[in-house]
Amino acid sequence: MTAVQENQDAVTIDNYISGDWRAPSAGERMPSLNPAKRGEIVGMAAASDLTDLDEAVKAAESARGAWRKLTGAQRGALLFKAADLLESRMETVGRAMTREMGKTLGEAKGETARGAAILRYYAGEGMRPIGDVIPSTDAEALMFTTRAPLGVVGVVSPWNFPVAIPVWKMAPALIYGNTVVWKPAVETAATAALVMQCFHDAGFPAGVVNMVLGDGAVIGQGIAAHPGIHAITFTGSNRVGKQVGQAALARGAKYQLEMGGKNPIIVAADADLDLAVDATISGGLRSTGQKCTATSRVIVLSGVYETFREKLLAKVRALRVGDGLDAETWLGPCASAKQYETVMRYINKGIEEGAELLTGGKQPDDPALSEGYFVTPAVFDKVTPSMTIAREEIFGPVLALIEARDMAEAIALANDTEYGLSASLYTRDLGSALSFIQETDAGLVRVNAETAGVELQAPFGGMKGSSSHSREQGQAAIEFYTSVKTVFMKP
Ligand SMILES: NC(=O)C1=CN([C@@H]2O[C@H](COP(=O)(O)OP(=O)(O)OC[C@H]3O[C@@H](n4cnc5c(N)ncnc54)[C@H](O)[C@@H]3O)[C@@H](O)[C@H]2O)C=CC1
Ligand SMILES: O=C(O)CCC(=O)C(=O)O
Repeated sequence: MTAVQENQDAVTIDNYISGDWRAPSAGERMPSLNPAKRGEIVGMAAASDLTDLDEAVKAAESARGAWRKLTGAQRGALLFKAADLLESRMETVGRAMTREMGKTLGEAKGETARGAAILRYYAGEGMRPIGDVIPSTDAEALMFTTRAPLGVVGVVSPWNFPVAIPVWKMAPALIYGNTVVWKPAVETAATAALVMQCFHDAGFPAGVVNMVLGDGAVIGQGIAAHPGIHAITFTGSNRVGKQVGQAALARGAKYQLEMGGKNPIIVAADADLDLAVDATISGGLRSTGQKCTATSRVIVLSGVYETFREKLLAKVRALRVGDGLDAETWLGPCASAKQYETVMRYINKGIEEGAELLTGGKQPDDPALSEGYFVTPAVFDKVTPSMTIAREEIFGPVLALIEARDMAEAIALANDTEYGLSASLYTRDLGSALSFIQETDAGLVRVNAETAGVELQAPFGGMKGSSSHSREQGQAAIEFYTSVKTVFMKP
């Protein structure tokens, strides 16, 4: 049975436990809504309780013995199949994503293709080395490291990358021999079910991968606290991430948190300003600014400040806001009423604290858009480092321009934040680039490239308050999803 029928009516989205789609035990449902059309229900998702979670954990526990005994190549073959299925369903998955969280169809399909590429990357990991031989001081001994899976991994994922984020968590968990209980964000439950269907159709054995939908405070917190879950990987807000980390730590479970950002782009006086403008717009406003890697502070050197600002404004004003399913749209709506309210609160706060709103920050005039959570892209001038819009993650289409006298001040401003996820510099000067690389407190440091857009084969994660100091993706994932065993063997 498929979980989601592709039509314009609301679909019913069940849990996926032990290889079956199952209605929640209490029969409760919660809606996933279209942010471009207030009131349009995309799906009615299971509002599960802890009984459902227990069933999923039991299924994952009973599947894990056989799953870990398969070879990496056997597990990889299933991931390759899931990748092919996801790729072949790109249009359906992309449309569900756009209808549920608003990003443009082009971005949604691109993310689905990225999901397939991530699955293939980790499928290949099944055939790559997992340890080292280390010379022993005993001439008769063989000493080496190998790796063991952790057991049942809980995945708690957000709505902003509803395919890429859960896939970059589940694929490495699975290839290294763990089983999975996944709680997607309810905002993107229909998209999640389509991803899950790919795993089902690929032929994963029952119980290896399970999905439980529901309220974050019930199922997300339930995963963090569940004694049958050996490790938790989370992406979302700092507030919830801290709770998840504390619950996991309290019972000795391994955890990994990927949280917010307040990412700067520095535009040096010698930068190619046109490229820097494009990177600011793409990094700051794509996906309506709803990326943890989104550019939100634009730090511009005094010599080029006015020129850069005018070039930026001309292009931002020309961006077309609309329904992500409309091919002409560049910028979709905020993902939900809650996100819209948060963004408008920050815009008002910016004005109250004395920043100058140069453009945007309003509902679009087009009456056809009055039914969605649309905000025109906002650019603030005269932002000082102590203002709220320069300090807190907004997660919306808002850029804050900050002027710096020289490169040393620009780097100091870039580092003046509790976050440390991504930072970018536009310059032609090698010396400035090297100082920036060395002195910036961020997990992703990008020169002449935008702050967003991570590559799946490279480590991803933040410094300071942006993460639990661990890294996801690429080869780095093996550190979280496995435990090292040092083996000493003598005849
Ligand atoms: N780093 C990132 O990529 C993301 C950052 N955010 C930030 O968080 C803000 C709020 O967005 P939300 O969707 O409310 O994020 P959130 O942190 O509440 O949600 C992320 C995930 O955690 C779950 N969750 C919620 N409460 C939980 C709890 N008590 N225990 C365990 N899991 C729980 C949610 O159901 C979802 O699956 C955004 O405005 C943005 O600033 C949100 C989503 C992604
Ligand atoms: O920039 C990207 O591609 C990834 C962003 C991300 O991981 C996030 O927003 O959670």
